[in-house]
Amino acid sequence: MELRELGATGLRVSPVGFGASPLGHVFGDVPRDVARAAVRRALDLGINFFDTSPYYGGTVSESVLGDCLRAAGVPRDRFVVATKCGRYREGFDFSAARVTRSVDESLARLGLDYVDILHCHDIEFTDLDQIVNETIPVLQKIKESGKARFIGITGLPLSIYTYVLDQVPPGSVDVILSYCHYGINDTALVDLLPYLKSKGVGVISASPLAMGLLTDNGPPEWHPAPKELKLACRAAADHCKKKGKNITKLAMQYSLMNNEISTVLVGMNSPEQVEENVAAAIELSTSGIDKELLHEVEAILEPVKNMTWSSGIEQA
Ligand SMILES: NC(=O)c1ccc[n+]([C@@H]2O[C@H](COP(=O)([O-])OP(=O)(O)OC[C@H]3O[C@@H](n4cnc5c(N)ncnc54)[C@H](O)[C@@H]3O)[C@@H](O)[C@H]2O)c1
Ligand SMILES: [Mg+2]
Repeated sequence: MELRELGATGLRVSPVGFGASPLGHVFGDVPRDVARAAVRRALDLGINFFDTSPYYGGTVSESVLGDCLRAAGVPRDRFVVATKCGRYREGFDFSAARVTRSVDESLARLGLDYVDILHCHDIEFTDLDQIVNETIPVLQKIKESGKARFIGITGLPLSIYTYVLDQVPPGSVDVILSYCHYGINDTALVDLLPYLKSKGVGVISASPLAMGLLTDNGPPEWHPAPKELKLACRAAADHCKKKGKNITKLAMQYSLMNNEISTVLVGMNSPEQVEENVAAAIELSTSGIDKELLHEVEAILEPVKNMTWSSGIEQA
């Protein structure tokens, strides 16, 4: 896979990124040898970007990812690790004190001296002015200390990005991580790309499978989508299956087609999933997407296009 530049960071990341939330058992149990094999296979196939959070599996994802990277035994400069702060199983806390402690805890669990990216995790759940006035400033200090090389913000509503980026000093937020807004059923992120580019902010897009909606197995029980969206995605998956095709491959390829998105984070928990998703990327670059199938699936999803769900607190 050809690497892509991530904003102005100088980091070069694989278009397929390894979402490690499944390693926290959020989509079901993952035996340790399977987790290690998945990470090993990812590195072997050219995936160099790994995303986790203390929130995923209540710190389990970070510990397991750390173990898997150690077991793989690759040099530290060969992979890029992003983790997050401010969101925990116990709740949200974006205070300077908590975030400062958080990065040390994350580094200990990951077994690393530094993370490449430290994101504020799902900032729509706090007063965004706290992010601007308290969290981002303390993250600059963490950056200066060398514990995190770059700073990011994540969350579902796209309005959070302009709100924060319009107020913080240039260069204090290096990347954003948006999810569920760049896939076959929802492309809302596209409207924000020129703005992000003008700010020199790198773009990470997560959940190309809409957190399981665009898979044969369907979404987990906790999936927040409205019923109408779930049913439409089910119909789209069934349509692909009837034609002997795979909705997951199509969805991966769709998300990968936009070069302004540096990396597409897909949640993976087995070497087989890693192989399938990398194969989808390679097939896309050699033979392109199945346009006929894409048009059919887009037609099925048209009534629910860009349908989303609410997330976070109402901002004043
Ligand atoms: N707020 C945030 O910061 C945020 C939000 C969402 C996701 N993320 C990151 O992005 C990653 C990806 O998102 P996600 O995991 O929520 O959703 P996703 O859309 O990547 O879907 C993941 C699901 O798809 C399954 N899957 C993956 N490859 C498959 C394949 N080839 N065939 C069949 N099923 C397959 C996985 O087992 C899992 O059940 C997360 O792990 C996380 O690292 C971050
Ligand atoms: Mg999340």
